[in-house]
Amino acid sequence: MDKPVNIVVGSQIWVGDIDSVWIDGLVLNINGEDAEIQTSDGRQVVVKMSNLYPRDAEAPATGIDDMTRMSYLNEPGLLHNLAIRYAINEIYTYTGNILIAINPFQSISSLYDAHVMEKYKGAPIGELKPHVFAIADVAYRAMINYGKSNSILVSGESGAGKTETTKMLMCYLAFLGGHAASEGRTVEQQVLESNPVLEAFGNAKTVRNNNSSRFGKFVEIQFDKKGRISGAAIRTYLLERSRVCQISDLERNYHCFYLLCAAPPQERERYKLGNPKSFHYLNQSNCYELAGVNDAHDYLATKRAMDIVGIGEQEQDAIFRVVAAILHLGNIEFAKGEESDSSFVKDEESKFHLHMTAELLMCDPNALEDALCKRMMVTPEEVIKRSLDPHGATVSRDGLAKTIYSRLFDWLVDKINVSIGQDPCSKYLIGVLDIYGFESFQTNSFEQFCINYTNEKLQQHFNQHVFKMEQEEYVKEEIDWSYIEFVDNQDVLDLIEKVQLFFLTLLLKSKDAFTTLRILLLSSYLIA
Ligand SMILES: Nc1ncnc2c1ncn2[C@@H]1O[C@H](COP(=O)(O)OP(=O)(O)OP(=O)(O)O)[C@@H](O)[C@H]1O
Repeated sequence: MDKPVNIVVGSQIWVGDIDSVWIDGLVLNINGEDAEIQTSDGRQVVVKMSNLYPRDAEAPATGIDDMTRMSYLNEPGLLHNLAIRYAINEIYTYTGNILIAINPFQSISSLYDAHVMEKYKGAPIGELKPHVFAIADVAYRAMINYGKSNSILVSGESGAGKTETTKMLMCYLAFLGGHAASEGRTVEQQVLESNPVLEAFGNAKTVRNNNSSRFGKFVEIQFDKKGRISGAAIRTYLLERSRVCQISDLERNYHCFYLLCAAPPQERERYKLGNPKSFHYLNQSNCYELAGVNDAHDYLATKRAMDIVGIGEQEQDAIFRVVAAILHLGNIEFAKGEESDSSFVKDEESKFHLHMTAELLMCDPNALEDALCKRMMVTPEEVIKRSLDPHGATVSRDGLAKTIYSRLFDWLVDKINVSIGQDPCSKYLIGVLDIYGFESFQTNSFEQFCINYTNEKLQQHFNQHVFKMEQEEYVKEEIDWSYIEFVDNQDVLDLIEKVQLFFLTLLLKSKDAFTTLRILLLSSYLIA
């Protein structure tokens, strides 16, 4: 590889380091493709020239708040800039009109209070310190001034702080376009207050985040001509269904299961619930208690939030009956039947759980047993019933649990939307998308495929706007600039999209096909 043009003897550089990832140093000597480096921790190393990156020794010690103003845009430089800013509690940094937020994992006093909101109101971007409020302000002003709807995309890996950032964005938009407290329960209050309900049913403890959202969310805030919030809608995508039946160690199932097990005694008795450890869907991991979280308290808080978003007492009972039914369903075990490939409910304990499930779901226990132990195939001529072996019956039990749970979640979202109310006359909206970031686990499933494909699609949208279109504009206007190399993921997308027929054939064989189609639609909707 060619020697980088701007590195000579005496240059300040970044070089890769086993312990600190990158370390700064000085070029002492250059010998063909090799350079002798004096590192800042006192070592002398010989490194390939192609592995060196120039460093701006004049950069301020407190960092630069817009990284497009850095002399050298390279990975070590960007990371170093973010690190030194983070060390002084500056968690926000711009890269042009993109905001990078680093999770502080602690509350930074007065970063989000009313006084700060007031300061950012109408301030041109860049005039004040980088802040999430500035991004919301730009979106709002552009909507008011140019009559254009806007979307804010919040992306990052699990635990990066997407949901918290989304909440801040919503609070600020509510501040800009909200109504007076005297006007009763407002749209913005209801959107914010629906969070605890969504979190109880859609969030869970994962290895990375004790309150990880296991679904994607697009919140659409609608505005009237005067820029006042007139309606809102919450759209959710790809709830992680597998978690209902299967949890890895160090993780938990959805919060609502533990909350219900910690409900007041008379309610636990009504749903025949007890210690979470007695339920198969919860005891696959250690039933961890979350630091700083009191499930009994959160159960009551979730019910209060349900009251606020218009879910009445009777509906709340129906919701928790379904949650309890799923726990009982998971405890039904099957034994091998007399006929080959057949099964029946194993013992008295399993029969108790079968009866409880049926009672809570208000269905006939025999019909439920039949549905679990047999499979129905409908042909044009007849309906064929085929017995399932114990493994088959367990798969069908888990399938039922996942379907009931995801339908409950969708029902809750619909209910919240009806209660918040949409404005059919609204002209403009600001959408905030809080979506899963890339995921790569030891074992990756179809859910990871959908999540990663959506992220590739969003990345391509970013590439298209930030690199491709911008640089085409420079060419058109004959501006003198040096071409910026970027990793284009179009090939990845082509692989999936250009062989669509093949892929769809595969997907349509999967029961998650509709989920994929929804996520594909989400991607195209956002990009349109
Ligand atoms: N701006 C912030 N200030 C203080 N704490 C924060 C901030 N952002 C995030 N956190 C902390 O980090 C935790 C994880 O953040 P959050 O749930 O928003 O991550 P996420 O990116 O949405 O994760 P996931 O994809 O798993 O849902 C929060 O519960 C909170 O404790």
